[in-house]
Amino acid sequence: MEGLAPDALRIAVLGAGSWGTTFAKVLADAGAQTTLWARRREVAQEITETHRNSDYLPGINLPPNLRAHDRLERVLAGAQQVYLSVPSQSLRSNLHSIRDIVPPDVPVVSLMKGVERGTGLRMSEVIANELGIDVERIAVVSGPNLALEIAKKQPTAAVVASASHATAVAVAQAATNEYFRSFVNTDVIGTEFGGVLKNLIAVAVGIADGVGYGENTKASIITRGLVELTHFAVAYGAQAETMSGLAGLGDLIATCESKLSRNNTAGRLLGQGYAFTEVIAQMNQTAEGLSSVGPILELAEQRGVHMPIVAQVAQVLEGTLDPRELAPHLATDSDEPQGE
Ligand SMILES: NC(=O)C1=CN([C@@H]2O[C@H](COP(=O)(O)OP(=O)(O)OC[C@H]3O[C@@H](n4cnc5c(N)ncnc54)[C@H](O)[C@@H]3O)[C@@H](O)[C@H]2O)C=CC1
Ligand SMILES: O=C(CO)COP(=O)(O)O
Repeated sequence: MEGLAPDALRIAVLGAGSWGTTFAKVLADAGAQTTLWARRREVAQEITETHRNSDYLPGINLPPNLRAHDRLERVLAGAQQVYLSVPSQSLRSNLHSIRDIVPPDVPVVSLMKGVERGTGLRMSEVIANELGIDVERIAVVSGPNLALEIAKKQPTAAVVASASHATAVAVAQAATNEYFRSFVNTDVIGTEFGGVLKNLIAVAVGIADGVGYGENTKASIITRGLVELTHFAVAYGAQAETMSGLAGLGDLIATCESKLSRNNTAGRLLGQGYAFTEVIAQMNQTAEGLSSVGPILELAEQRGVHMPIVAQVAQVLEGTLDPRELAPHLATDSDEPQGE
């Protein structure tokens, strides 16, 4: 491609929704020759020919070194890094399709923030499982990363985690440019669970917002939510510090405060009185929290972690709790005062 360094990294990104496209833009703006896989041919054509993805990133111009294709073989051929950004519940079936064509030895990176229903596995675990690759080749990216803001080049930070520091560094180098800065750590569990759990707290905050409660209520949910997500993640082997970093508190703030967040929006609709099925019908993008709530509560129960806010989100989704009742019970189901 014109204007690119001859040794430019060749990168494949699978999933041309709002985050896959935005992350592909980050990588391309950092200098990589980036190819996106879009399921629909017309989306791939629009990206390559007009440098737009109008369904997901209206008004955003994509760089010329970002192209798209609807054939996985074409996208993956010669890739030196592979990024995955499909809805979490579809990851396993997508991995089946690429199992034999992912180039050997290259890093495989999850951009997703969900857990698999049925197994409760994190996305990096599903990748290791399905591709049968060494965990040292796998990385995950998380942080306060609302796609549309990044697509507009607003300054943003993220964290790349891998069991291998060298893999995390290689991915972070590829994903750093003048508006996007990637930090590294080796706490894959904490980094992934931070991204999953903040979605559930964002649904809770959205519910409070939809009901009409103000900033005290939302700040109470965010703060107690951080306690909940930290207890959960630590019980599964995460480092507590990760939860006060970009992938924990950072993402919690961004997602709970932004009207761009799909999880927050879904919560707001529930708080306004829409039933779960009506909310699903209104959402035209992925709100991962709605699928993660069940598996997260099962995992919490297995390790004896108490998650009152997440449990009440589940009850609102089931229609067994009036949204107005969520916040009054946010700390505990006992009348006894408890330590903060
Ligand atoms: N949008 C955002 O701001 C951010 C999203 N994420 C995460 O990125 C992941 C992807 O989300 P988005 O791109 O935002 O969702 P999206 O709803 O914008 O796009 C989803 C994409 O996946 C495709 N898709 C749907 N079903 C599929 C299937 N069965 N197989 C293959 N492709 C399928 C859609 O056609 C679309 O291209 C999620 O896990 C989300 O939590 C993470 C950080 C930021
Ligand atoms: O993960 C995100 C921000 O970091 C995007 O949040 P939503 O999926 O709720 O839009």
